[in-house]
Amino acid sequence: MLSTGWIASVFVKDLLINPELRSSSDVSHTVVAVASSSSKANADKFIRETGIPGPCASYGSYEELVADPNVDVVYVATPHSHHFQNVMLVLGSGKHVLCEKAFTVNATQAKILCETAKKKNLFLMEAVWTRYFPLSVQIRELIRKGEIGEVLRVVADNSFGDDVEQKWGTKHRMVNKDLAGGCLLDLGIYSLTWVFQTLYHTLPREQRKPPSSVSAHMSLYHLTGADEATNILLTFPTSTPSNSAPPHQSHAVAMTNLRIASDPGQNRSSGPSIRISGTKGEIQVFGPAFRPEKYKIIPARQEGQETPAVKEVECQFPGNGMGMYWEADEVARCIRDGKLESDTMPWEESIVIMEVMDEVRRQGGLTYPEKIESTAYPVQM
Ligand SMILES: NC(=O)C1=CN([C@@H]2O[C@H](COP(=O)(O)OP(=O)(O)OC[C@H]3O[C@@H](n4cnc5c(N)ncnc54)[C@H](OP(=O)(O)O)[C@@H]3O)[C@@H](O)[C@H]2O)C=CC1
Ligand SMILES: O=C1OC[C@@H](O)[C@H](O)[C@H]1O
Repeated sequence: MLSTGWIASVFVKDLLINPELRSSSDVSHTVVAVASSSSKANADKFIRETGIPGPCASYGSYEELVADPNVDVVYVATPHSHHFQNVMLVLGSGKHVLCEKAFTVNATQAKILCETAKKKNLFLMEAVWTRYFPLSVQIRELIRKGEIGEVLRVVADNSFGDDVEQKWGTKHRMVNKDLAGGCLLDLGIYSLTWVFQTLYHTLPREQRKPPSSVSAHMSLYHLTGADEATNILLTFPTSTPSNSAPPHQSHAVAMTNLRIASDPGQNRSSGPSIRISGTKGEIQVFGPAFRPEKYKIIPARQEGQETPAVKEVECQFPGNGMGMYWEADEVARCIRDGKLESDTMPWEESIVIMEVMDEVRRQGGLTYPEKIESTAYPVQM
């Protein structure tokens, strides 16, 4: 564990849940070391409070962690601003990496990380946990099988509804530009995840094409200049149909907002956060875009036929976990099988999504300090 922040504690608690409860009998996880950049005492406190069973080493620096010979793979859970430097440190020590989203601050940094992992023959993955939910796997499969026909529109929202000044102030990583804050990199990435995992990832690899157009609007937070609202419109070229009919285009809308919420009542009364619309029906996903809870398949009614039955599927979270264990299982399996990247979150796709976010920031006028956009390594942060 590289960092002892909020998500590190959520992730580690999921790691400690018996994998057999989720029918994962082929892999298991052992937390062998925790490092905090602030102090060894902080790492000790994290081990105590999260209930990691011994033996588990504690370190007061990331450098000590990566030198520990018992460590196979490091989970990087620092702010976005630090991912590039931290992942370079881990890869440099010869260890595999699972790095929190957003992968890096920009696409050039992401490319360098992937090239470095390849050169060193190490596994590397952006921790987009939502992709590993059984619900996501099922939805991608339904789309591939043509259950809702040709998908021509995806609308995805991941918005919070916060009193931004009160809740995030100016220093919190959510709004602090020194930590690559803003809703695009933190929350919009999930809206883009839904767009990409439905319109891009469902195609055979050789047919996946980056969006042919990206247009974005951003509103910047008056106290820090980080984005507090971002809306993106994307166009994807679809593959040429086999019957030589002209190819259609698919459109996507990816939204994120700190001041208004996807579910303002926080009572799941707001309808779907994601709508995947195809020529033969629609899949609606309910719950936060990062932790979806349920989906519905709504077949299109055919002329002269009865209203078709809607199918509803709930996501189960075995062992009362958060749902981060599914991505952890993927990491374990990939490393066991000698893979350098996960097929579900391939390097190329992380890079294409970072390129989209670079373009969105360019159009929205959001820049970050030179030091954290830098591709130099090592840089003292
Ligand atoms: N997958 C998911 O659902 C979620 C993912 N995330 C992602 O995880 C990452 C961390 O988020 P979160 O846990 O909420 O953040 P926190 O602020 O809670 O934790 C970040 C940790 O990073 C370490 N750190 C190192 N350098 C700095 C620095 N200069 N400023 C602040 N922290 C520093 C600290 O740990 P230490 O002192 O121990 O070194 C700190 O506790 C982000 O990339 C975020 O996008 C966040 C929430 C949910
Ligand atoms: O990745 C995330 O998902 C869950 C949110 O609560 C968090 O802010 C974000 O970083």
